[in-house]
Amino acid sequence: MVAKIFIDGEAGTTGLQIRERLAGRRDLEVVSIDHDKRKDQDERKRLLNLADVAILCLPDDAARESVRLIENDTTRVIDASTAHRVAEGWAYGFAEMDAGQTDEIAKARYVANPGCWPQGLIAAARPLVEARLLPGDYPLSYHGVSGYSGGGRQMIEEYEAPGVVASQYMPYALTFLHKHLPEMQHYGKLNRPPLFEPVVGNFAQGMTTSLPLHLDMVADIPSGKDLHAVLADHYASIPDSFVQVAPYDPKLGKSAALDPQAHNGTNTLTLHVFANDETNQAVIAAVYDNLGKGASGAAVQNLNIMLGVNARESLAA
Ligand SMILES: NC(=O)C1=CN([C@@H]2O[C@H](COP(=O)(O)OP(=O)(O)OC[C@H]3O[C@@H](n4cnc5c(N)ncnc54)[C@H](OP(=O)(O)O)[C@@H]3O)[C@@H](O)[C@H]2O)C=CC1
Ligand SMILES: CC(=O)N[C@@H](CCC(=O)OP(=O)(O)O)C(=O)O
Repeated sequence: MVAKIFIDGEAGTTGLQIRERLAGRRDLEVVSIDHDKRKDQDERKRLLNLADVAILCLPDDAARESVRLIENDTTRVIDASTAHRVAEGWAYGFAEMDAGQTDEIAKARYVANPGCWPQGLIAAARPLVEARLLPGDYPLSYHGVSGYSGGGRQMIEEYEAPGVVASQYMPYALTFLHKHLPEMQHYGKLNRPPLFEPVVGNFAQGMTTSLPLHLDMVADIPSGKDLHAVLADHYASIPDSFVQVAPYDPKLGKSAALDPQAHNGTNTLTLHVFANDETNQAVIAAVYDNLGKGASGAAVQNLNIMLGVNARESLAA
């Protein structure tokens, strides 16, 4: 059977990248909306109800509306927006976060694609909390820099408009109420929200995040090797994992691999553990493409899992 896929918001940043990744697939047919009708509710409703899988690449309110427009019992949904990430009845589309998550996604009707920022935090913190190397009530700080495509078409236009001298480094969300905090806390298995300080850099695409840890605040102080072993073992145990863990070298004080653009065009997320067992300090960094594993790549990975095809189809590692 050739599955019909409708990308609602296909002309946007995330939608376009999904289209590109799916081009040439014979196991599915991408049903396209006429450009002039892309916001026409009746036409969207028709295509949403005709699709086997609808991928929503829309602002939150429009994504909620798309779900309401589906009247049948069959169209499955992958929502790339923030609207349903901690909602009842939705599977969280971060396949590598748990041994059973791929199965959850495979059988789900509704899948919420993770936000770009939460993935670096959840990838680093969740296995450590589960292994009890990090208490759930640890006062985490989380920092990162993202390319400006993370803000979608509007931010891309702001940075690329002729004559604009854009800021090189722009911290934001300093009211500490970023929309990604609920999913970070929920899927990171944290009892308190992290203090999150995101930054937009003057480059289009890619991101690096960092999770600093004072290990002497943890009972039974773990070593850098302990942290690395838990993360490496977890991701090695997940079939078809796009999350990988770089080898641990306690003497490494910097690495070119932390370039936020290092994984652009791929669906890979690499974790890097840095630690000093004398000062009991550590940082777990994550490098990935905000439009790859952070958005479109993850959506295609989830689509593959839902369709029961090889999870790596159409995705560069
Ligand atoms: N960019 C990123 O790195 C990531 C984005 N996301 C999420 O994915 C979703 C899409 O983001 P992104 O692609 O960046 O955003 P864009 O602004 O680039 O694209 C959104 C698209 O949706 C269209 N649209 C807006 N309102 C409606 C509507 N009512 N009906 C139909 N179409 C509509 C827009 O059309 P028009 O431009 O004509 O208004 C545009 O084509 C968002 O929820 C975003 O938060 C998730 C992870 C990462
Ligand atoms: C650089 C930048 O502005 N990034 C966006 C997040 C992009 C993303 O993941 O958005 P969704 O949660 O909607 O999926 C932000 O911080 O709001």
